[in-house]
Amino acid sequence: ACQHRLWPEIESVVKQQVAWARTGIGECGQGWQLFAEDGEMRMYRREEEVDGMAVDPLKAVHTVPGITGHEVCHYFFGPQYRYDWETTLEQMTVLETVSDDTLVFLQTHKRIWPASQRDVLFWSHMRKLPNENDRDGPDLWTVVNNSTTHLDYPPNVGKCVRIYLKVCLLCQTRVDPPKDGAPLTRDNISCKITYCSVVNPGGWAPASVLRAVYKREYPKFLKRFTAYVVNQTKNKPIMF
Ligand SMILES: O=S(=O)(CCO)c1ccc(-c2ccc(C3CCCC3)c([C@@H]3C[C@@H]3c3ccccn3)c2)cc1
Repeated sequence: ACQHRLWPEIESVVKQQVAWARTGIGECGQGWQLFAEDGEMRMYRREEEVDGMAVDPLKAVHTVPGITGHEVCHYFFGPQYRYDWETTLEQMTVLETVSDDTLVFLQTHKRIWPASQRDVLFWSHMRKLPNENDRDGPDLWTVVNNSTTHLDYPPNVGKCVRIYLKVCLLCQTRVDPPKDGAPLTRDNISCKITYCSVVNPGGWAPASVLRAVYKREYPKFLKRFTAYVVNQTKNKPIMF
Protein backbone atom coordinates (compact mmCIF):
# COMPACT_ATOMS: atom_id res chain seq x y z
CA ALA A 1 0.00 0.00 0.00
CA CYS A 2 2.97 2.29 0.52
CA GLN A 3 3.47 2.71 -3.21
CA HIS A 4 -0.23 3.36 -3.95
CA ARG A 5 -1.06 6.72 -5.61
CA LEU A 6 -3.14 7.71 -2.55
CA TRP A 7 -0.43 6.98 0.01
CA PRO A 8 1.15 10.47 0.27
CA GLU A 9 -2.26 12.14 0.64
CA ILE A 10 -3.40 9.56 3.20
CA GLU A 11 -0.28 10.14 5.29
CA SER A 12 -0.68 13.93 5.33
CA VAL A 13 -4.47 13.99 5.81
CA VAL A 14 -4.34 11.44 8.65
CA LYS A 15 -1.68 13.47 10.51
CA GLN A 16 -3.66 16.72 9.97
CA GLN A 17 -7.02 15.19 10.98
CA VAL A 18 -5.67 13.44 14.10
CA ALA A 19 -3.98 16.66 15.25
CA TRP A 20 -7.29 18.46 14.69
CA ALA A 21 -9.28 15.82 16.58
CA ARG A 22 -6.81 16.01 19.49
CA THR A 23 -7.27 19.79 19.78
CA GLY A 24 -9.80 20.30 22.55
CA ILE A 25 -12.87 22.47 22.01
CA GLY A 26 -11.52 25.15 24.35
CA GLU A 27 -8.14 25.27 22.54
CA CYS A 28 -9.89 25.45 19.15
CA GLY A 29 -10.74 29.04 19.98
CA GLN A 30 -14.18 30.55 20.00
CA GLY A 31 -16.88 29.98 17.48
CA TRP A 32 -17.83 26.49 18.69
CA GLN A 33 -21.40 26.20 19.83
CA LEU A 34 -22.71 23.22 21.74
CA PHE A 35 -25.79 22.11 19.79
CA ALA A 36 -26.52 18.66 21.16
CA GLU A 37 -25.97 16.93 24.47
CA ASP A 38 -27.05 13.44 25.52
CA GLY A 39 -25.49 11.82 28.59
CA GLU A 40 -21.72 11.76 27.90
CA MET A 41 -22.13 12.96 24.30
CA ARG A 42 -21.43 16.61 23.46
CA MET A 43 -21.77 17.89 19.89
CA TYR A 44 -20.32 21.21 18.76
CA ARG A 45 -20.50 22.99 15.47
CA ARG A 46 -19.19 26.21 13.94
CA GLU A 47 -21.31 28.05 11.40
CA GLU A 48 -19.20 28.50 8.25
CA GLU A 49 -20.26 29.09 4.66
CA VAL A 50 -18.35 28.50 1.42
CA ASP A 51 -19.90 30.06 -1.73
CA GLY A 52 -23.08 30.63 0.26
CA MET A 53 -23.29 26.95 1.27
CA ALA A 54 -23.27 25.83 4.89
CA VAL A 55 -20.16 23.70 5.48
CA ASP A 56 -20.31 23.80 9.29
CA PRO A 57 -17.38 21.93 10.90
CA LEU A 58 -18.62 19.49 13.52
CA LYS A 59 -16.78 18.11 16.53
CA ALA A 60 -18.35 15.55 18.85
CA VAL A 61 -16.94 13.97 21.98
CA HIS A 62 -18.44 10.93 23.65
CA THR A 63 -17.40 8.37 26.27
CA VAL A 64 -18.88 4.89 25.93
CA PRO A 65 -18.38 2.22 28.61
CA GLY A 66 -17.63 -1.41 27.75
CA ILE A 67 -15.92 -1.04 24.37
CA THR A 68 -12.39 -0.30 23.05
CA GLY A 69 -11.11 2.13 20.44
CA HIS A 70 -10.07 -0.76 18.22
CA GLU A 71 -13.63 -2.15 18.31
CA VAL A 72 -15.19 1.27 17.55
CA CYS A 73 -12.88 1.77 14.54
CA HIS A 74 -13.34 -1.81 13.37
CA TYR A 75 -17.15 -1.41 13.08
CA PHE A 76 -16.91 2.11 11.65
CA PHE A 77 -14.41 1.08 8.96
CA GLY A 78 -15.84 -2.30 7.96
CA PRO A 79 -18.15 -2.13 4.89
CA GLN A 80 -19.93 -5.30 6.03
CA TYR A 81 -21.47 -3.45 9.02
CA ARG A 82 -22.37 -0.08 7.48
CA TYR A 83 -25.96 -0.79 6.46
CA ASP A 84 -26.63 -1.84 10.07
CA TRP A 85 -25.87 1.58 11.60
CA GLU A 86 -25.79 4.26 8.84
CA THR A 87 -29.47 5.15 8.57
CA THR A 88 -29.13 7.72 5.76
CA LEU A 89 -27.25 5.26 3.50
CA GLU A 90 -29.04 4.18 0.34
CA GLN A 91 -26.23 2.47 -1.62
CA MET A 92 -22.61 1.64 -0.72
CA THR A 93 -19.96 0.21 -3.05
CA VAL A 94 -16.31 -0.56 -2.33
CA LEU A 95 -14.65 0.72 -5.51
CA GLU A 96 -11.12 -0.24 -4.53
CA THR A 97 -9.37 -2.27 -1.85
CA VAL A 98 -6.08 -0.38 -1.56
CA SER A 99 -4.92 -2.53 1.38
CA ASP A 100 -6.47 -4.26 4.39
CA ASP A 101 -6.64 -0.88 6.17
CA THR A 102 -7.55 1.34 3.20
CA LEU A 103 -10.70 1.20 1.04
CA VAL A 104 -12.30 3.53 -1.53
CA PHE A 105 -16.10 3.85 -1.13
CA LEU A 106 -18.89 5.25 -3.27
CA GLN A 107 -22.04 5.95 -1.21
CA THR A 108 -25.40 7.44 -2.09
CA HIS A 109 -27.38 8.90 0.81
CA LYS A 110 -31.12 9.07 1.04
CA ARG A 111 -32.55 12.21 -0.51
CA ILE A 112 -33.34 14.85 2.07
CA TRP A 113 -36.15 17.12 0.83
CA PRO A 114 -35.88 19.74 -0.65
CA ALA A 115 -32.16 19.11 -1.34
CA SER A 116 -31.41 16.82 -4.30
CA GLN A 117 -29.92 13.40 -3.60
CA ARG A 118 -26.21 13.25 -2.70
CA ASP A 119 -23.40 10.83 -3.28
CA VAL A 120 -19.91 10.78 -1.82
CA LEU A 121 -16.68 9.11 -3.01
CA PHE A 122 -13.98 8.81 -0.39
CA TRP A 123 -10.98 6.84 0.77
CA SER A 124 -11.20 5.37 4.26
CA HIS A 125 -8.08 4.50 6.26
CA MET A 126 -7.87 2.82 9.67
CA ARG A 127 -4.75 3.05 11.82
CA LYS A 128 -3.44 2.38 15.30
CA LEU A 129 -1.52 5.33 16.79
CA PRO A 130 1.04 5.23 19.60
CA ASN A 131 -0.25 6.71 22.86
CA GLU A 132 2.16 9.66 23.17
CA ASN A 133 0.82 10.91 26.49
CA ASP A 134 0.91 7.59 28.33
CA ARG A 135 3.55 5.21 26.96
CA ASP A 136 2.22 2.10 28.70
CA GLY A 137 -1.41 3.12 28.18
CA PRO A 138 -3.54 1.55 25.43
CA ASP A 139 -2.98 2.76 21.88
CA LEU A 140 -5.26 5.14 20.07
CA TRP A 141 -7.18 4.03 16.99
CA THR A 142 -8.48 6.22 14.18
CA VAL A 143 -10.47 6.03 10.96
CA VAL A 144 -10.11 8.93 8.52
CA ASN A 145 -12.51 9.35 5.58
CA ASN A 146 -11.54 11.84 2.89
CA SER A 147 -13.22 12.64 -0.41
CA THR A 148 -11.27 11.56 -3.46
CA THR A 149 -11.75 11.01 -7.20
CA HIS A 150 -12.15 7.90 -9.31
CA LEU A 151 -11.95 7.96 -13.12
CA ASP A 152 -15.00 5.72 -13.55
CA TYR A 153 -17.21 7.87 -11.25
CA PRO A 154 -16.92 11.56 -12.17
CA PRO A 155 -19.03 13.88 -9.98
CA ASN A 156 -22.53 15.15 -10.86
CA VAL A 157 -23.10 12.87 -13.87
CA GLY A 158 -26.28 11.08 -12.72
CA LYS A 159 -29.05 12.35 -10.47
CA CYS A 160 -26.78 12.78 -7.42
CA VAL A 161 -24.94 15.92 -6.36
CA ARG A 162 -21.41 14.96 -5.19
CA ILE A 163 -20.61 16.08 -1.66
CA TYR A 164 -17.11 16.51 -0.29
CA LEU A 165 -16.22 15.44 3.24
CA LYS A 166 -13.37 15.03 5.65
CA VAL A 167 -14.12 12.84 8.67
CA CYS A 168 -11.95 11.71 11.56
CA LEU A 169 -13.00 9.21 14.22
CA LEU A 170 -10.34 9.18 16.97
CA CYS A 171 -10.69 6.66 19.81
CA GLN A 172 -8.83 6.32 23.11
CA THR A 173 -9.43 3.24 25.25
CA ARG A 174 -9.42 3.70 29.03
CA VAL A 175 -8.75 0.74 31.35
CA ASP A 176 -9.61 0.86 35.07
CA PRO A 177 -8.18 -2.47 36.29
CA PRO A 178 -10.22 -4.27 39.00
CA LYS A 179 -8.80 -3.75 42.52
CA ASP A 180 -8.43 -7.46 43.34
CA GLY A 181 -6.26 -8.21 40.28
CA ALA A 182 -9.15 -10.17 38.72
CA PRO A 183 -9.07 -10.57 34.89
CA LEU A 184 -10.29 -7.54 32.90
CA THR A 185 -13.94 -7.51 31.90
CA ARG A 186 -15.93 -5.00 29.86
CA ASP A 187 -16.87 -3.35 33.15
CA ASN A 188 -13.25 -2.17 33.43
CA ILE A 189 -12.99 -0.48 30.02
CA SER A 190 -14.43 2.54 28.23
CA CYS A 191 -13.71 4.44 25.05
CA LYS A 192 -13.32 8.19 24.60
CA ILE A 193 -14.49 9.03 21.08
CA THR A 194 -13.82 12.23 19.14
CA TYR A 195 -15.71 12.52 15.85
CA CYS A 196 -14.85 15.43 13.56
CA SER A 197 -16.48 16.09 10.20
CA VAL A 198 -16.66 18.82 7.59
CA VAL A 199 -19.18 18.22 4.83
CA ASN A 200 -19.43 20.43 1.74
CA PRO A 201 -22.88 19.68 0.32
CA GLY A 202 -21.57 20.11 -3.25
CA GLY A 203 -24.49 21.72 -4.99
CA TRP A 204 -26.67 24.45 -3.56
CA ALA A 205 -28.96 23.53 -0.67
CA PRO A 206 -30.59 26.03 1.68
CA ALA A 207 -28.28 26.59 4.68
CA SER A 208 -31.32 26.48 6.98
CA VAL A 209 -32.33 23.07 5.59
CA LEU A 210 -28.77 21.67 5.85
CA ARG A 211 -28.36 22.94 9.39
CA ALA A 212 -31.68 21.38 10.40
CA VAL A 213 -30.61 18.07 8.83
CA TYR A 214 -27.19 18.09 10.56
CA LYS A 215 -28.79 19.05 13.87
CA ARG A 216 -31.14 16.08 13.61
CA GLU A 217 -28.90 13.49 11.95
CA TYR A 218 -25.52 13.82 13.64
CA PRO A 219 -26.63 13.13 17.23
CA LYS A 220 -28.80 10.26 15.95
CA PHE A 221 -25.85 8.82 13.97
CA LEU A 222 -23.33 8.86 16.85
CA LYS A 223 -25.82 7.44 19.37
CA ARG A 224 -26.99 4.71 16.99
CA PHE A 225 -23.46 3.81 15.87
CA THR A 226 -22.03 3.53 19.41
CA ALA A 227 -25.06 1.53 20.61
CA TYR A 228 -24.47 -0.79 17.64
CA VAL A 229 -20.82 -1.37 18.68
CA VAL A 230 -21.85 -2.07 22.30
CA ASN A 231 -24.43 -4.57 21.09
CA GLN A 232 -22.08 -6.29 18.61
CA THR A 233 -19.26 -6.70 21.15
CA LYS A 234 -21.04 -7.43 24.43
CA ASN A 235 -20.67 -11.23 24.24
CA LYS A 236 -17.32 -11.24 22.41
CA PRO A 237 -13.78 -11.22 23.80
CA ILE A 238 -12.37 -7.68 24.20
CA MET A 239 -10.49 -6.55 21.05
CA PHE A 240 -7.73 -4.17 22.28
O1 LIG B 1 -18.83 9.60 8.86
S1 LIG B 1 -19.08 9.08 7.53
O2 LIG B 1 -17.96 9.02 6.65
C1 LIG B 1 -19.71 7.44 7.76
C2 LIG B 1 -19.77 6.66 6.50
O3 LIG B 1 -21.05 6.78 5.96
C3 LIG B 1 -20.32 10.06 6.80
C4 LIG B 1 -21.09 10.88 7.61
C5 LIG B 1 -22.08 11.70 7.06
C6 LIG B 1 -22.26 11.72 5.67
C7 LIG B 1 -23.27 12.62 5.10
C8 LIG B 1 -22.91 13.54 4.15
C9 LIG B 1 -23.86 14.43 3.69
C10 LIG B 1 -25.17 14.40 4.12
C11 LIG B 1 -26.20 15.43 3.64
C12 LIG B 1 -25.58 16.68 3.02
C13 LIG B 1 -26.66 17.25 2.15
C14 LIG B 1 -27.72 16.20 2.02
C15 LIG B 1 -27.14 14.89 2.59
C16 LIG B 1 -25.53 13.41 5.04
C17 LIG B 1 -26.91 13.35 5.52
C18 LIG B 1 -27.24 14.43 6.53
C19 LIG B 1 -27.31 12.98 6.83
C20 LIG B 1 -26.38 12.47 7.83
C21 LIG B 1 -25.71 13.36 8.65
C22 LIG B 1 -24.87 12.82 9.61
C23 LIG B 1 -24.74 11.48 9.68
C24 LIG B 1 -25.42 10.65 8.81
N1 LIG B 1 -26.25 11.16 7.90
C25 LIG B 1 -24.58 12.52 5.53
C26 LIG B 1 -21.50 10.87 4.87
C27 LIG B 1 -20.51 10.05 5.43
